[in-house]
Amino acid sequence: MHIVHWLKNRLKAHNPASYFEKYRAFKNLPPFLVMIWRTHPWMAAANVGLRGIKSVIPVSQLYLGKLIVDEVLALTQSEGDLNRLYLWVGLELGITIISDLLARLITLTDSLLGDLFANKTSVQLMEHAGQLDLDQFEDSAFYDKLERARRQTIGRTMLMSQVLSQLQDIFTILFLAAGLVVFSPWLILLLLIAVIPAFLGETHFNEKSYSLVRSWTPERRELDYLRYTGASDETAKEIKIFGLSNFLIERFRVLSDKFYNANKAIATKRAWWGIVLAALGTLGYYSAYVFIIQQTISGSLTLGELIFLSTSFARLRGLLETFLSRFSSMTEGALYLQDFFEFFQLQPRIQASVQGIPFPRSIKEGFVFENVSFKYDKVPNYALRHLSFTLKAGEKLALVGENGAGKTTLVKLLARLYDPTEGRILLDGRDLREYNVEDLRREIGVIFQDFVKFQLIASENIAVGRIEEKTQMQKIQHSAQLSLADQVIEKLPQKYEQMIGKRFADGVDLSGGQWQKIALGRAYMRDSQILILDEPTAALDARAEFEVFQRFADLTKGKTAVLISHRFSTVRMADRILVIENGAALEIGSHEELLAKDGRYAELFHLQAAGYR
Ligand SMILES: Nc1ncnc2c1ncn2[C@@H]1O[C@H](COP(=O)(O)OP(=O)(O)OP(=O)(O)O)[C@@H](O)[C@H]1O
Repeated sequence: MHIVHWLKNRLKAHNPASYFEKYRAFKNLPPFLVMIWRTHPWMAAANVGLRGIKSVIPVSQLYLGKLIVDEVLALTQSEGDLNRLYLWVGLELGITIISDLLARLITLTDSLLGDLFANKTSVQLMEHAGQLDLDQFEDSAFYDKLERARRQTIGRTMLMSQVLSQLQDIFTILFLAAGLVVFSPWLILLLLIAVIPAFLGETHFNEKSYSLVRSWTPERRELDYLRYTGASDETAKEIKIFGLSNFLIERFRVLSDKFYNANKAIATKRAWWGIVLAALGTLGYYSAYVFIIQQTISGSLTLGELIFLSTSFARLRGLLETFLSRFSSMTEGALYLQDFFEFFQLQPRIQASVQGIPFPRSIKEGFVFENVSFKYDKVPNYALRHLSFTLKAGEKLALVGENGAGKTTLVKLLARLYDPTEGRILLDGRDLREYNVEDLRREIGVIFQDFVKFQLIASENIAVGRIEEKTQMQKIQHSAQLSLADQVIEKLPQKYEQMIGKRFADGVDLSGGQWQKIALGRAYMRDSQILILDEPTAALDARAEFEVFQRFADLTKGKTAVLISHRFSTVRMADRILVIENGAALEIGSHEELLAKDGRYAELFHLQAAGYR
């Protein structure tokens, strides 16, 4: 029952693309063509040129066929010229060889251009995604758009070939049609009657399946998620222990069946209509054929012309059908382009502009939070409320508070991953928003509680703290020593060259604490003016924690540091402690001052201390 209810909710939000939207999508084709051109102008020009030549070939071949038949017929009646016949045959042979050559060259330039284009657009997508704000990634509508834009890399390459083939076919059709018109203009009309119904059918069903696929983006994302969660190295442990396999499979089965059924209905209808409309086309072809035969019998057409016309007609019909159905699938491709271009139109609000003032090379006064409030998008409650405090230059400040109090949020504001909803943060007397954000981020090092376990080799995993220095092995090793990561790395079969994580061949996974030592190494590597450590020792054993603390003074020497921890042994290392409760500042002061005050800090401290007694 639950699953049915859950599915109903999912189906509610579907919003099929309207016809209007569909044809409007064609406006994306010109910029798309420009993008292809820019990928590699020479290759694009060669491709178009080759296709242009190839488009004349069918009509030439057919016409030569007519000349050959008529010449043979004349020869049987002792009127023809044998030399001329062999000239025609030789010409046809030559054209056929050239045609094969052109086809190969077109396929080659198509695939090379396609690969270049796919690579270039993937890079552009990644570059643009890298500029966007954190909250944009947290928005599910945005995520769907990104997902669609990303998935369509192959689709875009296909669309490229389609557009180019379409141009080529237009010329082939025009040449063939010109041949038909010369001999029998009425055939053109018959041809259109035979082909247009099939085109309308194609367009209609293409639109339907696109709407379906598009409106199912969130579900397909969920299907991917279920497929991944059901069978991955990261989840296998808990899936087994909790016996979740069947639960996930059932969820997947119900959702995928629903999609299959919706798709099946369209596919079946499409097949039936396809049969009927194709029969109509065949009927049109045979009417034309009978007409041509009659004309030949009555003597208005030669046998060569009969063959020329009937083959031209059949070729034209085939070409037109491909042209029209390609046209409707291009419409679909153009709609996907819409997602692609829309994604590029998204602009970050926190601009990484060069206009901002440079970050102070050495911070003079420090940070001042002035009545700062912050609310996450689509969440009713404020995560931070009227927060005011100072973080002096060179000071080590610890943040203490219960789960969900707002500690991590505060850090994200400091690093300008978000901007305050109300109030402002000053650095040396100026609003943080006035500084060049790239400059600011360069001077801040944050090691988050949920730091990323990159599937990279050990040295790179530490170097992510300052990736420009990924080849500075001495600095990497020094950082590893200070964070105790060197002890972990020394035990790895390939030491600093060892691939970490299970995803790739020969990868070795680490324990939680071992990973944390690697992450801490990044903080040493970062070597920035401001250092923020969110639960830096949570996963460390007692000895490692003790050793890390001994080095802590070293790590934060001359730096402004923020330390988030639930362990009071860690918190004590700070100069001052800020206690946050429900997003507001409750107390601030040194360990001794706060104990003397006997407020919340003292209460929490004694609570934890009691646990150790
Ligand atoms: N990306 C987000 N979108 C919406 N709400 C969020 C997001 N991140 C955090 N929150 C909410 O903001 C509040 C503060 O969260 P925050 O992560 O800052 O707490 P914290 O003090 O670091 O907690 P913890 O000690 O558990 O790490 C919480 O109520 C949380 O649910």
